[in-house]
Amino acid sequence: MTSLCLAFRSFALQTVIGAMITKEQVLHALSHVDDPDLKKDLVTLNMIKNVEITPSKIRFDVVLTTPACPMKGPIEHACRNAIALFIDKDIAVEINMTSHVIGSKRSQLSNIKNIILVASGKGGVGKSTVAANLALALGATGARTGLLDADIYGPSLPIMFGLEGAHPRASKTADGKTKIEPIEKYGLKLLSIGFFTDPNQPVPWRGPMVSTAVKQLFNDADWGELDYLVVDLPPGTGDVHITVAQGFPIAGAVIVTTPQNVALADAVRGIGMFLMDTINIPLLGVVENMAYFTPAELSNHKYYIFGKDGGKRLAERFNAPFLGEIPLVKGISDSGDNGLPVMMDEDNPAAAAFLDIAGKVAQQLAIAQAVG
Ligand SMILES: Nc1ncnc2c1ncn2[C@@H]1O[C@H](COP(=O)(O)OP(=O)(O)OP(=O)(O)O)[C@@H](O)[C@H]1O
Repeated sequence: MTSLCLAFRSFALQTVIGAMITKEQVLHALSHVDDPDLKKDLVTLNMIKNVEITPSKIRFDVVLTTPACPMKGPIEHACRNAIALFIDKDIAVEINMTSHVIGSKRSQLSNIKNIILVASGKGGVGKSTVAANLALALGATGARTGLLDADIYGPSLPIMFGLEGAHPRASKTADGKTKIEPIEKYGLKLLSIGFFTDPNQPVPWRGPMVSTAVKQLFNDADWGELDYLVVDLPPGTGDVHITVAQGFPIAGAVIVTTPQNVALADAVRGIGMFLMDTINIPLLGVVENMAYFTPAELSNHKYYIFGKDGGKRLAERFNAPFLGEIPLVKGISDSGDNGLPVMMDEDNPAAAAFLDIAGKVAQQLAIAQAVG
């Protein structure tokens, strides 16, 4: 993670005792606080809004680029320090930390600001588990989030969210078009290819069918306004990947792997596809799932039963961020099977790991958009 670099550049200390504080003084003080990721100060970034000053109090909004910003606390703290240092250490300061998610510059779908792909080279590494819990973690921060399960070979969203047998309704939009209504659960908008197929009948998907079905999940659904749409892709590289990557404005991809060499080798191929010139999707980072095992009775011990740091090395090889490790925990598979993803159990340590990963993903998107 980018280290915190809150720069107090010029120390022209102004103590304004007795005089009415002006908006310019507040902005001057806050211009000494940098956003550690975007490497510019909050005033230049136009993140300070609604400054109000009374004789006893200064209040203002700090508009972050995402509600999932992991730097929220440190930025607020730095703003308070800047007011104390440059204006008055005794004045009350009220800061409203809010956010406005910036849409990916690639996004032409004005209603979906950021489409995030979750992919893996190998099957069974926990890609759907990560996609579901990443979406829930983004949603938990207050971001409007959807999850699209485009894993045509093994859609798992219906089981993971306790929605087996559910059928999304069709409804007419204001402009008279018929749209599929995503199902809402745990604060997310959800659609799965599994809602439209019979789980007992294997579907022999062929290229054009795949492409049509996947496009419909994007185009013919009434997603409403979303900050993030997380897309769970099938494992490997195939028709769904090509359809999604070339047909839609993707903000970035998250790669899920386990530490074993076989999974890592497949992940390399998966990443290679996203980086191809004809696809060219930014890599937001690598998540290492089932990274270690911690027995309940030895909660301080981590057993790296499948090898150590494979995901980290993979990230380094592609100069991509390492987003985090998820432990191998029975609770994760139990919760996935029971329709209550582990993010819904805030006491489970894996939930904290997913929140941390969501913050890093949102951070990477904000950086990518700022850099352009
Ligand atoms: N960290 C974990 N700890 C314990 N069980 C896990 C963990 N991650 C995933 N699982 C379990 O492993 C199984 C496979 O996970 P999941 O379906 O998410 O993998 P996948 O990569 O999406 O698979 P597929 O190749 O079918 O798309 C599931 O039963 C899931 O609950």
